[in-house]
Amino acid sequence: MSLLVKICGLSTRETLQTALDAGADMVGFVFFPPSPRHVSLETGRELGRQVNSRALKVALTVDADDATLDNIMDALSPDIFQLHGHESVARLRDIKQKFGRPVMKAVPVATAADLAVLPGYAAVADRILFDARAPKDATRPGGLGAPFDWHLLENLELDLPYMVSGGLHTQNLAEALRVTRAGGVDVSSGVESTPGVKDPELIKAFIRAARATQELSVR
Ligand SMILES: O=C(O)c1ccccc1N[C@@H]1O[C@H](COP(=O)(O)O)[C@@H](O)[C@H]1O
Repeated sequence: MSLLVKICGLSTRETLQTALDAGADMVGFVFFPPSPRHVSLETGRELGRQVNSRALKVALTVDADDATLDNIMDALSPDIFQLHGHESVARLRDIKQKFGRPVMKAVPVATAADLAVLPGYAAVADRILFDARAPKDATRPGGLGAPFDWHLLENLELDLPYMVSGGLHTQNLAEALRVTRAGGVDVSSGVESTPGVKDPELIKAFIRAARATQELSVR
């Protein structure tokens, strides 16, 4: 199975093009106004057209209501929703039914106790994204460039594809994959020069490094 590489928080035509040309499997667009990577619906529409089926379009939302998801559907027509808030299992089911798109649920991880939610989500989600739990006073629940203890996933048994994120970069992604056996990696801060500003060279280097470690992936 080949490793999925997702570049998240793309907000310009140039950096999106770099990610597509470098072979990203998934490109993520953040629809969350407090984020430095937030894109308007109009920008989402324009970038979505540019993707032109070369990668899966991921719409990242945080506890978004139906009206917001409706607008994102109209503008971006995402291939998958990344739900990065406190969405319940029932809300996941509701979103899948109403919008007819697969969902990837972000699960914040700081301790082993955080994995207790997995059976519930695994029954409904199409994919799980393990991300570092944000500090209580953080302005956003992700995209902070902080890793979690990957060893918490060492003995994970999950009958669902999963990805890992949180503070990944070219230097640590091989170790993250070795420990977690994740089927995909997701990065935002690690390919930026400053929060919200993607660096084309870092995007290319990250995707190259991910492809080089591809054989470690099992899920
Ligand atoms: O990127 C954001 O600003 C963001 C906002 C709200 C929720 C999630 C967000 N980003 C996601 O967080 C992880 C980890 O990112 P990083 O590599 O540590 O910066 C990743 O899935 C981003 O898509």
